[in-house]
Amino acid sequence: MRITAHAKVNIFLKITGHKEGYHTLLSRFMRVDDLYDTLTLIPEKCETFTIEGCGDIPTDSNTIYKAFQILQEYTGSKKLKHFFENHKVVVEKHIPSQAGLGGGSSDAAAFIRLVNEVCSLDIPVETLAELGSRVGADLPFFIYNYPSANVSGFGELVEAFEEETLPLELFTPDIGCDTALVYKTFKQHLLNDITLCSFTGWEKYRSKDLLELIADPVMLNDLYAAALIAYPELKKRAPESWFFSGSGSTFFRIKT
Ligand SMILES: C[C@@](CO)(OP(=O)(O)O)[C@H](O)COP(=O)(O)OP(=O)(O)OC[C@H]1O[C@@H](n2ccc(N)nc2=O)[C@H](O)[C@@H]1O
Ligand SMILES: Nc1ncnc2c1ncn2[C@@H]1O[C@H](COP(=O)(O)OP(=O)(O)O)[C@@H](O)[C@H]1O
Repeated sequence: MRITAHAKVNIFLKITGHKEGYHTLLSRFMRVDDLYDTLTLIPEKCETFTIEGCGDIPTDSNTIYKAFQILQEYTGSKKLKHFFENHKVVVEKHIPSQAGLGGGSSDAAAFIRLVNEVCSLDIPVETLAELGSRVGADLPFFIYNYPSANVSGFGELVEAFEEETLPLELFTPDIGCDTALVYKTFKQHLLNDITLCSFTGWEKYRSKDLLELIADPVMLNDLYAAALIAYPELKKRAPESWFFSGSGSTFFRIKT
């Protein structure tokens, strides 16, 4: 009873608007094949829902626990409660936190997919994605588990993009980027300047071609400029000609 929870990068990320307190976006998400956490369900009597391996993240704020609560509420069955009185969740963390790699979201999505199977919940993937989106905006991409996808809305519209994943080299400086702060900074300083026509058709390009064609990390990712305002020290750590993932702080490039 084990599952891998892969990291993602945002090949490009363009903000398309703002509503209901959230930003809407168009982004190409790509799974990172060689960076993942693992989640294992291990038989053991547990007085409360038990997660091991997530360092000092309190259970209540762990995305895995939030996913459990949402599944429990949705199914309304005692099956899940009983299962987790007799199993603990052990996480082997490899994806750095606050890094724009979606580690917390990927863990929660992998947990939902694994529990759906192990507990024979038979919940269709579209419903799992909807339930997942209540944990975080990035969850639906990880629930569908496509190698590459165009993602829009707040993150809930996920369309598979036919291409192979790219071999990626990552660099995560020791600066944690708070997603909410980066979005808030974007709204304050940059939202008024978005030009929707500047990225028309980007979603049709293969990721490799788009990275070559656009090449500029600031143009490719709208949140990069916001992250540079919120975390000015990022500028010194940015390697020349690398790209920026999500709300940061990870830089990436195609392995040569
Ligand atoms: C930026 C992206 C790009 O893939 O991820 P990261 O790079 O941080 O991993 C996502 O849009 C992040 O998704 P996720 O990390 O799940 O964000 P959430 O926990 O849902 O939201 C954290 C906070 O960010 C802001 N937020 C998030 C998503 C969104 N579309 N608009 C927003 O304004 C909201 O203030 C929200 O309270
Ligand atoms: N299972 C989890 N793994 C990682 N971070 C988690 C988890 N559950 C909750 N969090 C919290 O989520 C925050 C950022 O999540 P993470 O997915 O690592 O960042 P990002 O959104 O930049 O990819 C962290 O501050 C961390 O405390």
